[in-house]
Amino acid sequence: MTTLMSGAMSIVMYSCHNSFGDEVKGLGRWALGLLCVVGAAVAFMLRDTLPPKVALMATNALLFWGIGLSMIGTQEFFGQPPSWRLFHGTWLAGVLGVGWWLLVAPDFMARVATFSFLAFVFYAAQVRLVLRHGARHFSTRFFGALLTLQSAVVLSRGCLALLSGGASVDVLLDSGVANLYLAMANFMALMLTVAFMTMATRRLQTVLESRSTHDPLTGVLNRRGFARAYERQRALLRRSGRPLTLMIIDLDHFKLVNDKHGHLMGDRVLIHVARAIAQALREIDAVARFGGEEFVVLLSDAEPPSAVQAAERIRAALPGGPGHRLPACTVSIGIASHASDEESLDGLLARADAALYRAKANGRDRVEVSETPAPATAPAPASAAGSDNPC
Ligand SMILES: Nc1nc2c(ncn2[C@@H]2O[C@H](COP(=O)(O)OP(=O)(O)OP(=O)(O)O)[C@@H](O)[C@H]2O)c(=O)[nH]1
Repeated sequence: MTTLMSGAMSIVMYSCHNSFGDEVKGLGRWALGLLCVVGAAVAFMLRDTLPPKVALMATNALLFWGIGLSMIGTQEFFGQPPSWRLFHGTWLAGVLGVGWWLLVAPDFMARVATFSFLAFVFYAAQVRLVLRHGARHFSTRFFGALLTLQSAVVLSRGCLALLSGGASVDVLLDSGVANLYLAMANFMALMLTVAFMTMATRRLQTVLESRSTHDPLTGVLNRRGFARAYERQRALLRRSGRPLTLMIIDLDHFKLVNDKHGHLMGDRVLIHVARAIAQALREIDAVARFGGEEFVVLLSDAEPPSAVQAAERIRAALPGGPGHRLPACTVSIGIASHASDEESLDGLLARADAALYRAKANGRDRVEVSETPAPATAPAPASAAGSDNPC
């Protein structure tokens, strides 16, 4: 049953790997590892059909592969470089050790100890990963707890084999300890797979949430994500009466960049601009792409004069000048601050858009501020004379 279930879980993991392999790493290795465990079980079942020593060697080699691949999968999941040296070294030591105690100097006790201690290396490496890189979440703690238990089980089996002799841990003999080990080994193989899938599902949930609120090209927020960020900031600032300012940034003549340099270069310009905008702002501010070549920025607790300063920082960080690997680029920016508590996001956007329209009409490559009746609003400082620099 465990073999069948492991085979089924391998298919589930492989299918997840096919759909979300880029976002959730390690699933492919785990799927392959489970297949090896299934292969090991099949080889063990064939020990009466095949020459027994061949079947036992195949069982051990496949089991080492399976457990080792799960370690590599867990490393990839946590974004760590796979330890192929540890994998190959442990596998080779395991196969040589088991081969020696099986073929050259038959000793069941030494074989069990070799297998158990080397399997412990693979499990303990994963416990270390969870402790170092695991998120504080139920799924990770569950996986970590199972790995710790499994490490303890294989370690104690190895010690028991050394201390009490091979018969005490021979899974083919009807002893209490052997039965307990067999039950644990079967159960844990499944539970570890389920626990890893639980972590993978949690990671996937985070990825999907991020996809629904972020722009895939530039990585900044999309309209939906921006609306959420706005609601959060609005609720915070409403209580303190602090101002909220919005900025619409539109690239000038962006169509020319696409026409002259190609769509791919246009995309690279958009990515650069998004990064330049984010770097010119504080952590608390929100940046979004509202489609095409238009970005929207929410400046928390900022009056229009500081928004103008931020706008100038953004303009200064745009690609341009000789030697730059991207085409020169300018932006027009419209700024508006909340006029009153009653003003909606749509109202604020409409006023910032009107200011942007003015910036475009006045020659582009400039900043315009919406005239707000609020006393804090500074006069609209326009930037230096606009150029019609194509971007
Ligand atoms: N490369 C690239 N281009 C895009 C993307 N989205 C929209 N565009 C292009 O952006 C250009 C927008 O052109 P327009 O609306 O005429 O604006 P513009 O040329 O910037 O002119 P002004 O805004 O008036 O200065 C079009 O050529 C679109 O194809 C995108 O994701 N990638």
